[in-house]
Amino acid sequence: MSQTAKHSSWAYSEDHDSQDPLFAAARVREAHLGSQQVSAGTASALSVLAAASQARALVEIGTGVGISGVALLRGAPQAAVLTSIDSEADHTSAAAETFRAAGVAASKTRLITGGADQVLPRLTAGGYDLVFINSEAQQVGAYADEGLRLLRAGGLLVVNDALDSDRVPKPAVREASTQAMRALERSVLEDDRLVSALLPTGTGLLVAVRR
Ligand SMILES: C[S@@+](CC[C@H](N)C(=O)[O-])C[C@H]1O[C@@H](n2cnc3c(N)ncnc32)[C@H](O)[C@@H]1O
Repeated sequence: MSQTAKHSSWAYSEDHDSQDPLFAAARVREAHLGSQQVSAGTASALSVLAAASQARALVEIGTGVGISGVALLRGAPQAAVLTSIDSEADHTSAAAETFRAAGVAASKTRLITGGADQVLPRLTAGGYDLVFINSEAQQVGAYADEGLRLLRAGGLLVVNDALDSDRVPKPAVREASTQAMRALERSVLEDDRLVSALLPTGTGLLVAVRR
């Protein structure tokens, strides 16, 4: 397949479920806060991953305006609870608004304002079915280690922006964020506990199941 055809297919897939009015409203909040939410394609993929894994206890690092959180809860079973962490209080408030607008009951989310490095060590080891990481790339390795500690056997680790805005495949790019994503991909591949895939959805989704 030519590069142009591949690009069209990718763009078409990204629009698979992009008509949701929730996105438009959240994009306004996003523009005010300077936070970048997941793409429509990534949101669909998150819903499917949460549904397929039947995740009841979920952790998210990087709540942002709440789009990824809504997507995860849409796919997850009725009884699911999402623990979502963000260091910025105004992002947590914007996300609470997005959850309300999406009809998510307050009891289904535990929104924590704080640095992930402080909060993650306080969460129960082996107590979670799915961990989604969507915050600063330089810390992704440390957060993935913590995420694996939190996952039960069969649990799912999902990392957004795993292609670092399309920089990962370009060998000449040596940005710290790019290097961090490459190192994470390598360590996931070398970890015998994990079965993984790197999906080109959105800005790249690294998905790994803990055996
Ligand atoms: C790309 S945005 C998340 C977008 C969100 N997942 C969505 O789809 O709406 C990244 C978020 O990570 C948060 N963040 C950055 N560093 C953090 C840290 N050390 N601990 C927790 N959150 C952090 C930022 O405040 C920002 O809201």
